[in-house]
Amino acid sequence: MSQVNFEPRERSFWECKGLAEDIVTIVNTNKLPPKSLSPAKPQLDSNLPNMTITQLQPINSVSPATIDVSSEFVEEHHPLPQPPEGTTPDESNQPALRYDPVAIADYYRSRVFQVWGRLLSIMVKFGSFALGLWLDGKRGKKVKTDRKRAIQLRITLTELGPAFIKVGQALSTRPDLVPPLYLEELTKLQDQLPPFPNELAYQFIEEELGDRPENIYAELSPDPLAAASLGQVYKGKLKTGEIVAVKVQRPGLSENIALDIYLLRTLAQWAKKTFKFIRSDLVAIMDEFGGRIYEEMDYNHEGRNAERFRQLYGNIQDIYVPRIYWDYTGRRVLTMEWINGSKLTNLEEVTAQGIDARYLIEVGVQCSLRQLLEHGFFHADPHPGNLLASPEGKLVYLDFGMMSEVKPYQRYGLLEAVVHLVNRDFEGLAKDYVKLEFLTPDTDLSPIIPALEKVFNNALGASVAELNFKSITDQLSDLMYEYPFRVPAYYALIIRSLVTLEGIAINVDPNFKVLSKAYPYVAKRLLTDPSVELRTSLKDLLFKEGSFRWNRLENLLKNAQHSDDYDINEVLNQTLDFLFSERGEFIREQLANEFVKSIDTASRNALTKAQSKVAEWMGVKVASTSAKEVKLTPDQNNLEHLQRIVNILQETKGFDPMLLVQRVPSLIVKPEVQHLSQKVAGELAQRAAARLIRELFLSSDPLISEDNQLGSSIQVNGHSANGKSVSKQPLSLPPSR
Ligand SMILES: Nc1ncnc2c1ncn2[C@@H]1O[C@H](COP(=O)(O)OP(=O)(O)OP(=O)(O)O)[C@@H](O)[C@H]1O
Repeated sequence: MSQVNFEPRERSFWECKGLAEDIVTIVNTNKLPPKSLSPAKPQLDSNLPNMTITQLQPINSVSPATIDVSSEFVEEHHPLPQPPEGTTPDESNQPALRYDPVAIADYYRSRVFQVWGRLLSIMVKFGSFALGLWLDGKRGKKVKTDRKRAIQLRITLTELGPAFIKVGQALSTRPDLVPPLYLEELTKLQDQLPPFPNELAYQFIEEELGDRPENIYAELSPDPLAAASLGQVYKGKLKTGEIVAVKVQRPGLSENIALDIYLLRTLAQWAKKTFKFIRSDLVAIMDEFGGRIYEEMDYNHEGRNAERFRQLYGNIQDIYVPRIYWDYTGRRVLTMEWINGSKLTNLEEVTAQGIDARYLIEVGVQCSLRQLLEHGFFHADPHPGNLLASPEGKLVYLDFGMMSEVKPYQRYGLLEAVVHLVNRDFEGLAKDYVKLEFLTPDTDLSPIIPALEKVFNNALGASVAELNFKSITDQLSDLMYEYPFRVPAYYALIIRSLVTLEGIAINVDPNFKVLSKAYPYVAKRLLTDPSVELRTSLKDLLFKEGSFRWNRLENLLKNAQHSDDYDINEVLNQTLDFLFSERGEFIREQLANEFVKSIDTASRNALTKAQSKVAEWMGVKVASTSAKEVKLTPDQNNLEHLQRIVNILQETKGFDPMLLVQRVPSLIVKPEVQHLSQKVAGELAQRAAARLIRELFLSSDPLISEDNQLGSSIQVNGHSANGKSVSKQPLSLPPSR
């Protein structure tokens, strides 16, 4: 990087006037000097290795080269709209942006010409799209040209500007509103867009930061290195030496967006009133969208989001979040630490640096799970431009403009839904949809449960390893048309985030399945989270109609082993605390019953063996019935399960049995423990006495007859002792690593 310093200098009134005139000319006429003067195209890749940072151009001599660069780019791509005529690009004095649909409506009600002018240009563009669609239908070519039309829609939205690009991005997450082919095209709207002239960017820097860029930064790249929907990014250097990214907002953004949101919201109101088949609340969706986009237009807000994200997730192993330089940040200018990185999707570049892209995807999935299910503060736009692999092998998150929140009850609802899905409990899943506001509480779930079973059985195949968000979303969209599902706005952003992440993952490894990586985390949360919601889920998962499902516990413990920050000793401590608390009474009773059965069976077997040994030793022939070992179905054999669980614990990283031993003295004095041991001892004694009486007076084959009595009430792992299946087995999960 060249080291050229800016020389601060005074500016005359005429220089300022010259700049203002230049800006007005550019904004109003969009007349740009001829293409032949253009020496180069702007580099839109933020990761160019040989980029130079050079001195800024004098502000009043708008360089033809600089402008023509944009012109060439604009001609090749689809031009973004310029600020509306008559509006000045000076927005510096505006207060912090807050979305207020009523104030926006009041403002535009008296600006009839402006509103109609914009409406007309939107109608012409959408009109030609609709006409094409209609002609396709007439000519019977609809299916053939569907993709072409989807592409046309994407281009139309790009041409119409940021608000429409964002609407397209938001629609790309709405399987209840948009057919799959269009969904696919709309997700491409995160592509790089034409930049705006440097001079405007310099002016905004001055207005926001109170001085000319050359007085603020030691260096700045001559052109933006990236241009996205709301802003463009320069590489620079602070006078203190730090290399920074300077993101400057597009001109006329708030004006453009406010007018477009006003129009779209009015349209949504009309459509909702006119078309009865529209179930989703379009106006609420528009308001949700308006709120987010307004937040995104305030870079102070983005800076705060970045800091919160860094604080919550920056300490996860191999995650990195750039720092914000607040002294150089304002509403329309954001200065943050520059990240030298490669897009995760640029596999060649990533691999050439010796970085394992697959590992970084796993890191990203773990980070997403914590965002969505732990803290609820999540990055709603993790597209490939915003996820970089750093040369140190870390996953770097960028662009914190569009963040969203998942409320605690939604987080628990989502965790429970994953548990129900993995265990094929579709009744539970249908209830989760009510809890998560996809269905209203008065919905009749009876036809929905088998429909869900059909969809997920198709999508899941034999195991969760087959699961893929996109296929589930596609399959669910049919269901959503058929039954009264509405996708709540918060969930649309979650799905967008996950589908985007999965897309990146599949690009890196076509066999990557996000959900099989997610279950270890869910298992860990189920075992470690002390919240009432997850304790109830755990109970529902482990007990069915009074019987303990050992294989589910084994499955959970095995999966949780693969979660990074899983602390088995903490799990055991928590389990003991919970078990011997008031809330654990139900489970305590159940476990006591299981223990009685197990100990009783084991002691009978031991007794029988001892009997025959003694008899053998004494040379006495023992009757075959009394020598018979108790025959147990595999599901009944709780001791075997216990043994397997002990094995899993021993294999688990960090397991220390001595910690358990240390807890014994404090546990033994607890009234709950004493009550439990009395209960176990009492029940064992009762059984032994009953057996003795039967053996002496009643049955010729007491063990077997008693066993049948016991077996009739035992249902373990989804099977009753008589072999009848009472519930399905959970899905098998392959070890994640
Ligand atoms: N700190 C940084 N270091 C290096 N490059 C960066 C940095 N911040 C942003 N970029 C580059 O600039 C691009 C655009 O930035 P960003 O995504 O923040 O803009 P945006 O207008 O908010 O985009 P979007 O359309 O996704 O909302 C990024 O994709 C990345 O390539």
